[in-house]
Amino acid sequence: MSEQARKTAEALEYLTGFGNEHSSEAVPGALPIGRNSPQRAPLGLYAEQLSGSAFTEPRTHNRRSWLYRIRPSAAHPPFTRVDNGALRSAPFTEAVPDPNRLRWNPLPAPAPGTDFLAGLWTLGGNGDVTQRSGMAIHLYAANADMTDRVFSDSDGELLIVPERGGLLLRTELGLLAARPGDMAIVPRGVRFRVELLDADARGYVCENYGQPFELPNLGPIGANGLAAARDFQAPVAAYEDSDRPTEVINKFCGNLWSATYDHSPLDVVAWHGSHVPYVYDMRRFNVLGSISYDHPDPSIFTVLTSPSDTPGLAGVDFVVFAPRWLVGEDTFRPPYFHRNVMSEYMGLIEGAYDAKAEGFVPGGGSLHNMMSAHGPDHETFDRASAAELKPQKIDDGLAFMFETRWPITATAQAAGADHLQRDYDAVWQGLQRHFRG
Ligand SMILES: O=C(O)Cc1cc(O)ccc1O
Ligand SMILES: [Fe+2]
Repeated sequence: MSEQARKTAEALEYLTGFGNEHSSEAVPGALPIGRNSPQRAPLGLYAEQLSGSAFTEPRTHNRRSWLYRIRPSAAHPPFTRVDNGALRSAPFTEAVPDPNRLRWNPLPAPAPGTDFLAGLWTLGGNGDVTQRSGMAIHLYAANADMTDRVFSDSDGELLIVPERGGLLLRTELGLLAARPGDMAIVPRGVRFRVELLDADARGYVCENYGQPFELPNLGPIGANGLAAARDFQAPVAAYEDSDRPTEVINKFCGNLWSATYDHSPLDVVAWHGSHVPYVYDMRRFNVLGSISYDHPDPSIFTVLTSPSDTPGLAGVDFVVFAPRWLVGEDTFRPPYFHRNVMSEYMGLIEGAYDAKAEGFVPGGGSLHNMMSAHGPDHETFDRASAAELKPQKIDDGLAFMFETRWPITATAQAAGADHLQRDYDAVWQGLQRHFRG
């Protein structure tokens, strides 16, 4: 953590809009006009295309950026394998898929000197990295900046949800600050380094192997509502002109590989395109819900979705439970009891969640796998069944969910973790029989 990083984060400027064809130059004249690859790029820069989708994908899904950089990414020695630490990837085969409801306390504090990359710890996931399908859930706990090393993930895009401590993401396309309450996306293959804005940092990561996240369609909701495209903020170009050796750690098909460049690879002076990182303040989410009766399905809280080939069936949805009013008449207002074909991982950024009286804590998480029976805990059920139904503001928490089409298999470290709550089932014990037949 440095005062410099905090000052830098305070002063950041952004480009706005989701999925835009942005362009930005840190030095005037660095972007070629009217073509992508002139015979000689301006200012002696190298032109390089970074493709996040196949060249031929429809425009709505096409993601690529053109980078104008001091040296091309290709100028590097061979990558060699390095230890994967606590990172794991799909297919997840260490443990058998578990139909039980699972809940974890926050990760233990990391050893001194743990940076964001070293602090990543995989909880589980599904799919197959080599098929570009599925997702992984990671947590991170860090207390040091990444110095002289950058990370890039060939296996997927990273959706980062800080729970404690702010992050300064120095990416190839520029800088983003992500603090608790924000979510950030680093697209597949984009190199970045994380500095801490506070003494330590903790949070969640969804590694999306599948199609990049996009805004959900709104259907009958209309042209506005949920997350607004204009609230997504992309960086402006910012580059490092440094000849310090810099290690690039590349996650490729589940393993970490390292090559040391003889310069900083964050040397992009200008760029344009749609394959860009961005940050979104989840408190800007326009929460819609029932103003008559019944508890709506949480798909109404979808911020971003990674579609699959089947319309309406997400590889993974990112859903936020933000402050809102509950006004439903003759309604059991908290989340209902349910069993869901989709698998639900939930995390808590602050405060409390309306389905759980206790035990679901900031930095912790719960996994309700395909078809597992869950819902309000005993205490919540009793309270909500008897509550006077006056308008009620739920404003003491911020929770989120990664909801995915395939069951989530925990890693061995998650299944055997000391911070796994071995008595989680007890929250549903003692629910009384009230049947009057
Ligand atoms: O299980 C959960 O808490 C998530 C959830 C919330 C909700 O409002 C309805 C269904 C659902 O799965
Ligand atoms: Fe659920």
